[in-house]
Amino acid sequence: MTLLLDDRLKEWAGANDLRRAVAATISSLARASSDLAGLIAKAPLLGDLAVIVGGNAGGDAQKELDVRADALFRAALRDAPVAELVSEEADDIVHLNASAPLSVAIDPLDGSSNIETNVAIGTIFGIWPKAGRLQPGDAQLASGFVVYGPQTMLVLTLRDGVEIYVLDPDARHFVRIREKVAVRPERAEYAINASNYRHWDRWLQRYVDDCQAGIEGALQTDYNTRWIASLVAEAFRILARGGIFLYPGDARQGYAQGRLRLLYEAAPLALIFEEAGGAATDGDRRILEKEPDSPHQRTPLIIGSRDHVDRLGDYRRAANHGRPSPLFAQRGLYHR
Ligand SMILES: O=P(O)(O)OC[C@H]1O[C@](O)(COP(=O)(O)O)[C@@H](O)[C@@H]1O
Ligand SMILES: [Mg+2]
Ligand SMILES: [Mg+2]
Repeated sequence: MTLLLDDRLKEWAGANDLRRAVAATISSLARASSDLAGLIAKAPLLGDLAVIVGGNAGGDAQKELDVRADALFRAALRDAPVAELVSEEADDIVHLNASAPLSVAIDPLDGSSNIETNVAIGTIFGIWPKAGRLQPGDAQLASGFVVYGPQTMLVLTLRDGVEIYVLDPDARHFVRIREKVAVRPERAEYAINASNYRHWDRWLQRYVDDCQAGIEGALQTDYNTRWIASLVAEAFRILARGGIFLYPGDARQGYAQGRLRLLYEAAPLALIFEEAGGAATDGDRRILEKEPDSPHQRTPLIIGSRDHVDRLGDYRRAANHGRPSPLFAQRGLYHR
């Protein structure tokens, strides 16, 4: 049976006021993302939307399409029950409807360094109850991300599992195609920007060395590498077939906490991965437990199949304690 996003939201919200507010907010975000999908599809006909027009609070280059995407979502949320908005493209918290019960954090356009390469880009959002302060990911009421790829897909959690919707561009509505999404445990595939290898901690180099050593190495498995440089696309791939994505902290100036942002990249994805039976950590702690102290705070991010993420934690703990973890004690010979 075809289930439309708006019908699912209505059914989920029932007569509960807070849920109704969340449902209205997700509907607004979904409508704006369908507009953005149209804009992205036509972008090359509208002038150069990949042109750099400035910089954002996080110090990243801001492209024309980043700015347009931000404006679209901001306009959509002005009519939604949202009091405060943290956007990657706004230096400070944006105040919308003072008496509204919700706060939203959004990355309006993720992977925007890829616009001119025509690979999948996206939008990531998390929804919290308004609290007058920044809250950890665990307090989210719902989160989601949209991928503008060969199809426009919305991945959503209302904290009762993970569902995937596809945009019907003619009817301009989202149709559910999957529910109870579960991250497969076994896929031997990892994604990391290996050009930063020389800047990584030794334990991380060891992990990647072991992945690359394949069947002959400590992990005794032949791994595949993937790197799209678009977080939403990597996250979608892992939800579809398993694996692990890493954006660690490294020794480059300004990268001690990696590149990705806690509130509008890591926390929404962490909720989705945990709801799908996967895991999301900063290498040490669950992302969802981390208390934000500023809107654009960075965090290392490791998401994926639970076994993969746990194993990576073993490498880090072993390095911190100066001894091999029990997990690969018998494989110590393989390590330099
Ligand atoms: O430039 P790098 O190190 O490959 O970083 C790529 C990462 O940066 C991002 O593009 C950051 O997101 P934005 O495009 O929203 O700034 C992620 O999508 C991606 O995972
Ligand atoms: Mg991003
Ligand atoms: Mg962005």
